[in-house]
Amino acid sequence: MSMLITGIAELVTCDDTLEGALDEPLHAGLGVLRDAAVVIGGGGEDNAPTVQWLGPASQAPQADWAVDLEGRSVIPGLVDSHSHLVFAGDRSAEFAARMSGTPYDGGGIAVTVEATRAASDADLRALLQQRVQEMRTQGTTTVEIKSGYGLTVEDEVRALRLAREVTSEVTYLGAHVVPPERRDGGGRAAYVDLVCGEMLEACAPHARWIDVFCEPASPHAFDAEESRRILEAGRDAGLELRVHGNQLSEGPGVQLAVELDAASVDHCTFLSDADVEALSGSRTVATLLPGVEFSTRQPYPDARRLIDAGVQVAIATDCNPGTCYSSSMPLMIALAVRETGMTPAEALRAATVGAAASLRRTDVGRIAVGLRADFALVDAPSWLHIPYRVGVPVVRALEL
Ligand SMILES: N=CN[C@@H](CCC(=O)O)C(=O)O
Ligand SMILES: [Zn+2]
Repeated sequence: MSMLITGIAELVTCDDTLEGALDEPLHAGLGVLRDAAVVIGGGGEDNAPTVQWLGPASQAPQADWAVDLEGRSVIPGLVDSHSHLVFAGDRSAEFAARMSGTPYDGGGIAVTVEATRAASDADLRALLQQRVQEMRTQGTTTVEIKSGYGLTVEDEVRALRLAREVTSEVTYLGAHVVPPERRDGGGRAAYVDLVCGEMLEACAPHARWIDVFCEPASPHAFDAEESRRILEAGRDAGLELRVHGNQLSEGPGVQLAVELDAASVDHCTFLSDADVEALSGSRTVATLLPGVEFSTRQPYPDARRLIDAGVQVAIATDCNPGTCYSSSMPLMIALAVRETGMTPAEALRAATVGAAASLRRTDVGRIAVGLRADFALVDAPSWLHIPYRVGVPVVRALEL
């Protein structure tokens, strides 16, 4: 069975080589077709519908049945390449304190660790599913999810197993912080041993990625030497690498990520010229998380500087109970435009193909013949309404 989708005011493919795409700077790099149509049909992976044809509506072929979107727009499903969705508990008071000037240092993570350890599997699963659903209703169809609020072998494995139920992009983050019960004496070194040893062995089968919070400015996170050890152990266990780096200060995270060919270094709030130069000559994507700066009152990262230097950028929510409890990619697009110096087109690319690249994926974040029909619907005549109508729920995953 094939389905013809018509009435598409703007079809954003994110294919910058697409023939017939609008040739206007406003839409640069987005491969936008106006008054477009798409034909989808079964036969993809898991029998999911794939794109069989796309082009101007006036040239659309016949299909078994048709759907008219009545002047709405279609974009690739948004890709949220950085989230921490497996948690319990509440830290809204910490947010309020930050709004009055208390700085963020990672210390609140322990509060979530305690609440998460105490939660039942059923409660954690329900919270996770609710958050993933919240993302879908805002246009996100691919999500990466980290562990990191368990910090014992059993609790980390449990978080990864739960995450695996809702996504294939699962990240082992035993190296989120040193847990409170291990902070004294030689506990810190012993915890790094655990993260690289028994915990890694138990977690690796349930994850694709390993991540580390590399931030010497936080007494709770990991320095360059510890981070290198953790990432190398993960790589030896068959995991691919991601890094939380340069969130609170100009630290070693970016250089380490580039040196180890990590797929992504995330935050990139404080960067030296050497960091930008290293990123520009690398395959490592700089993932910006502007919701974190919104929720911590830190300065926003400078996307313009990175893009002008030729660095590939992504944006993601970092949805977590501490630094950004927002699951909204449309909000991140708006913040990236308003606060980090991206054009609207650059921000939408960063939330789709850019974020897909940070997961080393080329099968999502684009709309093209042969790819899975992974779309989000914009309830507006132009995709530009995503940042333009900030705070208004104009984007949702298109259920086919
Ligand atoms: N920085 C480390 N991890 C999260 C914050 C987690 C928390 O505070 O609970 C982040 O990406 O910002
Ligand atoms: Zn994070």
